[in-house]
Amino acid sequence: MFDILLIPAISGAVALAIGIKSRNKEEMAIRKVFRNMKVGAMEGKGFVFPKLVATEKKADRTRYVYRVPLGLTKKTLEPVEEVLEATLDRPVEVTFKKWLYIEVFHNEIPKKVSYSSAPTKNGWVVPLGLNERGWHFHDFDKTPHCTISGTTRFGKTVMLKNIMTYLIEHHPDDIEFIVLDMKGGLEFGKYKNLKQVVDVASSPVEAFHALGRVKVFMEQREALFKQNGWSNVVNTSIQKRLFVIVDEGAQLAPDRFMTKEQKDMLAACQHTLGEIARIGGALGIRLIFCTQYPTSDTLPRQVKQNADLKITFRLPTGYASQVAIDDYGAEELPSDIPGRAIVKTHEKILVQAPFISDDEMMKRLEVHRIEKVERREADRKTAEDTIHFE
Ligand SMILES: Nc1ncnc2c1ncn2[C@@H]1O[C@H](COP(=O)(O)OP(=O)(O)OP(=O)(O)O)[C@@H](O)[C@H]1O
Repeated sequence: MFDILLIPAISGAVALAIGIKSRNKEEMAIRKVFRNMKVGAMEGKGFVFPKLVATEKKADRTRYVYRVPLGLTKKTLEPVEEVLEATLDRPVEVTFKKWLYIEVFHNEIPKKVSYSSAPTKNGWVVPLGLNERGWHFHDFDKTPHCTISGTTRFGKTVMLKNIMTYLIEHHPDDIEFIVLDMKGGLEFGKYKNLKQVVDVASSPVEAFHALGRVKVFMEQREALFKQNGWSNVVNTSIQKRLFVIVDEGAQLAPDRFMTKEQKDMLAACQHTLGEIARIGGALGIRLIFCTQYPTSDTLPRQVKQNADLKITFRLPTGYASQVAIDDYGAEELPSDIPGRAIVKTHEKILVQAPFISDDEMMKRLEVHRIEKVERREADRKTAEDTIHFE
């Protein structure tokens, strides 16, 4: 609801007076920015600036609405958001659709957010992070694949653990994971005995075998889908989903110093990852591919092309950012805030990713731990059925 801007004749509560004062300060600053940046257009004989017609106060932001002179271009407005953010020292969003909307957010993006504060949501969704607008979630049934990039120690593995914990807590009976932990199994080996974890591969050879099993499963699934005339798992009664997580995908990239045998094995891994990205989504497989070094060699083309969610933490160069999210920006993320990420879909947003410690993850998932004998039994069943989904 818009509040037509009226300065009250009698200022009641002090808080209100302070609110108005600071709003006035904001308005004045915005007006000065318009003048200094010549945001406006010629009308008749004079240069006309946008005119404030309404303000809308919300819990988290103030929205200023301007009538703009005819002929104001989007190009003129492009730098305004950045300048206002620096001037007001607040997150600002500028949109222009007949009216010019300037939203000034009251809060900064928090520097740390705990996993436990993420709201519960139904569906195949996970919390990606919080920003001044609230929580942002991702729906893996709408966008099945994702890449996560970022220099060492900025939050990739913690993000994977968030995703894994949230999905297990919300779909304990319907989710399965195959984790290719190319950090020698150090990060995910400890979760091997969870009921939902089918396999944790900790070397390229193990990854090759694990991906081989996914390939067989995909072929069986394809046949089943053809037989039933299905085209996408979301339109079937199949409840289960298989998540393939690759932590440090660069380790699966062939290198010229390798033997031919090693190169062939990794080429096969790359090929299967490409197939999962290309056709696995429709069949119920979701791929999450993480890498420290996003280059055209380490991030397989098919994976990048089919991953419509791209998350990046800080990266060293604009070039790496371009490879990771097709845009600059990751090189400018703060160097002192781990967990600060850019989420790129059809739009680009900044979030603070939730933090979960190993201890908390272990505690939350302890109930799903199964004994070694059961694990062997589960493995045997898995090998027989080759990841059996009904
Ligand atoms: N979302 C977060 N919020 C706050 N701190 C975080 C967050 N994510 C990571 N950190 C901090 O950064 C450290 C490194 O995070 P993480 O292990 O996820 O890095 P990484 O990017 O996977 O690094 P590497 O590639 O070397 O494994 C964590 O131990 C934690 O202290």
